[in-house]
Amino acid sequence: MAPELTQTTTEKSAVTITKPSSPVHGGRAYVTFLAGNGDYVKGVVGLAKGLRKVKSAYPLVVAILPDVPEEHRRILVEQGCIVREIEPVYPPENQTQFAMAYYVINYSKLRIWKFVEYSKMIYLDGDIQVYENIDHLFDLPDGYFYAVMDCFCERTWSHTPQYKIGYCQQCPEKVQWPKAELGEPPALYFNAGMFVFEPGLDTYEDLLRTLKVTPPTPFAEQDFLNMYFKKIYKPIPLVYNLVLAMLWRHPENVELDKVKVVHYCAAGSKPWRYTGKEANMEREDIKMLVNKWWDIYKDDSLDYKKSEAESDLVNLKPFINALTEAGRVKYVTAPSAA
Ligand SMILES: O=c1ccn([C@@H]2O[C@H](COP(=O)(O)OP(=O)(O)O)[C@@H](O)[C@H]2O)c(=O)[nH]1
Ligand SMILES: OC[C@H]1O[C@H](O[C@@H]2[C@@H](O)[C@H](O)[C@@H](O)[C@H](O)[C@@H]2O)[C@H](O)[C@@H](O)[C@H]1O
Ligand SMILES: [Mn+2]
Repeated sequence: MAPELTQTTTEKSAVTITKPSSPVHGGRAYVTFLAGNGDYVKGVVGLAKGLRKVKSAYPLVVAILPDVPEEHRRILVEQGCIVREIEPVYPPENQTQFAMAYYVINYSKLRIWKFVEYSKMIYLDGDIQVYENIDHLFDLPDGYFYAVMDCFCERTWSHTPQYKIGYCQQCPEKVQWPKAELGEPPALYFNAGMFVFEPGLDTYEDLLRTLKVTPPTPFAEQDFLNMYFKKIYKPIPLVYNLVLAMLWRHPENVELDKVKVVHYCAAGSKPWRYTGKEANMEREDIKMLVNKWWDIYKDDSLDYKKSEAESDLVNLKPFINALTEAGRVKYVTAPSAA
């Protein structure tokens, strides 16, 4: 991504514009979400470097809430991210106990459907790392919502009937769903830390309209997205979003050496906060995965390079020439933020 270009017009007003999603990306981008002034920014930097390491052809857009400090925004731009500020989205007034109190801010993820300069996006939580190139997911047929199935076995699910009877969609044959007492089994349910979707204003407006009349539930926007996209949801293999709890809840479903994307969502598994004290965090596979995340985070060779910025600028040349020929603007590149 080119650094921000500063446009000076004859009217003396300087307007800063950031590079539009250049055609070289074919209207495709990865997108993540960042809120607050805490340490999730480390997760996003790690993700940006991980995508670079696997040579992804597409940029990383970061949808940030207004409370993300300037310093964190600078760090993300320096790592080649396209930083887009979004307004928070709050669910209707409710007495709901969210599985985690902070989940209430996660409804703001819904703003990414408004990024219509992109035709296809892959959303990744900031606590996700991509260890193998997954660009091919952008070629999945349009018209569906792709994500990996979640697991119902962690305590975070203790409020649900499936948890109470020991049923999980990851092993539906283990505990039969009692249709007579509980009716139909729950529809296939995805983890909302990673999904392939198509932005669109109609969908965006309908999502927000529907949210206004939907009572919030413990898994916040994840429950809401599962309900909303139920008819077009298509499960994709677990290698695209390993929810860490699968390692101890359904090891028979996991081939760790084939996993492309790891989701550090289990309690205590956020690499940048890892202490090894919480349940399951002393496991050798967890320690290996946390170290693997740190290897990328600490690898300076994966930092965004000026040369990449310049090569991006080259992609902008036709755009700059056209505007310069129009005699309306003189473009100078902004001094690097570094
Ligand atoms: O204080 C916070 C909490 C959450 N997030 C973002 O919201 C996502 C969802 O939260 P989290 O991953 O903690 O949920 P989990 O997958 O662990 O349930 C994170 O990955 C971040 O991208 C954030 O930026 N700041
Ligand atoms: O706001 C709700 C969140 O719900 C999901 O996290 C949960 C879910 O995966 C449970 O199944 C696990 O048990 C739990 O650990 C994990 O935190 C998404 O990862 C996150 O992006 C976000 O949507
Ligand atoms: Mn997560």
